[in-house]
Amino acid sequence: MASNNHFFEGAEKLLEVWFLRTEDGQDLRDIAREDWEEVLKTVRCQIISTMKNDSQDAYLLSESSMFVSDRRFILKTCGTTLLHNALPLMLDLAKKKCGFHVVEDIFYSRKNFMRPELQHNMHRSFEEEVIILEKLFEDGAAYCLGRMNGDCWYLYTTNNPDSSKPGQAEPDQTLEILMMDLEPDAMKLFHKNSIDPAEIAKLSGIADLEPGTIIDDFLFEPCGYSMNGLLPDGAYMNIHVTPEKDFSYASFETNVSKKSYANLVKRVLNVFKPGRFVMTLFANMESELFGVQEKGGSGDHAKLTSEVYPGDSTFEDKIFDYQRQDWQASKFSNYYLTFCNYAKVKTKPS
Ligand SMILES: C[S@@+](CC[C@H](N)C(=O)[O-])C[C@H]1O[C@@H](n2cnc3c(N)ncnc32)[C@H](O)[C@@H]1O
Repeated sequence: MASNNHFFEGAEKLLEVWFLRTEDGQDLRDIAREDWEEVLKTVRCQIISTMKNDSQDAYLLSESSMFVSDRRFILKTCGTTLLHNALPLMLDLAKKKCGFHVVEDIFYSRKNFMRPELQHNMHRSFEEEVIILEKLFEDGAAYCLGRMNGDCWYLYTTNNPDSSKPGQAEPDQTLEILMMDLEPDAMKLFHKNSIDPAEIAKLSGIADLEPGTIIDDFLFEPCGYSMNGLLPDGAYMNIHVTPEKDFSYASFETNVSKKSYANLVKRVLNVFKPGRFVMTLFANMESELFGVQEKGGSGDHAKLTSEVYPGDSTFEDKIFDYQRQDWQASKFSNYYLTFCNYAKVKTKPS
């Protein structure tokens, strides 16, 4: 049970917005840092540091992360932040500063909160969050996957008929692992103590999750850890850790392209050693997960059967001593989604 004195809601609100590309070379990275700071002020978080490569700008925030690429905007915020406040401002900036008029896809998702009653009104329930989204977008659909009496995961996404058609879009996939009940020994590293913060990524195993990751990380006082990672080819990752024993939580997210995430998932679990976790995988037909598509091929959806559903090899029945509890799959206009949750197998006393 969480302590009444100190509580932090680690579970993030995650927003990903894709704008429809036109021929004018629009780029969301033309939006100035001061403009983003104004947006983030309304969300109630600040920029801690930034890094960039050819494909994207990564902002490490006081409450999680923001990634900006030419036509994709990702904002992930935890605690009691007001993420929905960012949306009208961001849409307005994208239109006025970059000429983006059409949203191709939006994904808003989050795990159920541990203490929803501590959130501000707009985020106290998913229903209230959806009412706000419905005022901004057409053709949205809201879902709840997982257990209504346990861990569940909410998603709001649009079904824009103008979206890139299968075979025309760029490959895209997102893996998220949301972990609870983290092993206290594994959490010791994420407290400010004698360990040099610069060593945490190396000592914890985070630096070795994916070779070639450029890391920007931060250790909070007295505890808590956030990191953004940039990889080649437009790939990113981010990790956020709330190590307090009563409400421990860590999240891992990446869009790195792989045929299977099985080994990466195991490396992540080895770092945090959760008691239970939720895992989601989004992929479009162009993703490497579906194998190489014929050049100019139609991305034939009919080929998609349960045998090749994204994540089959990632979402094994058993991973280490974790047993899969639920498996759910959904199909959207050009994306496929797998949701699973896992819990550590309890050993019966002999
Ligand atoms: C790393 S931040 C980001 C949270 C992230 N979404 C997660 O996965 O838990 C949260 C952790 O840092 C701690 N923390 C300390 N100072 C903080 C601050 N100024 N803002 C946010 N978190 C802070 C919190 O108590 C918590 O353990």
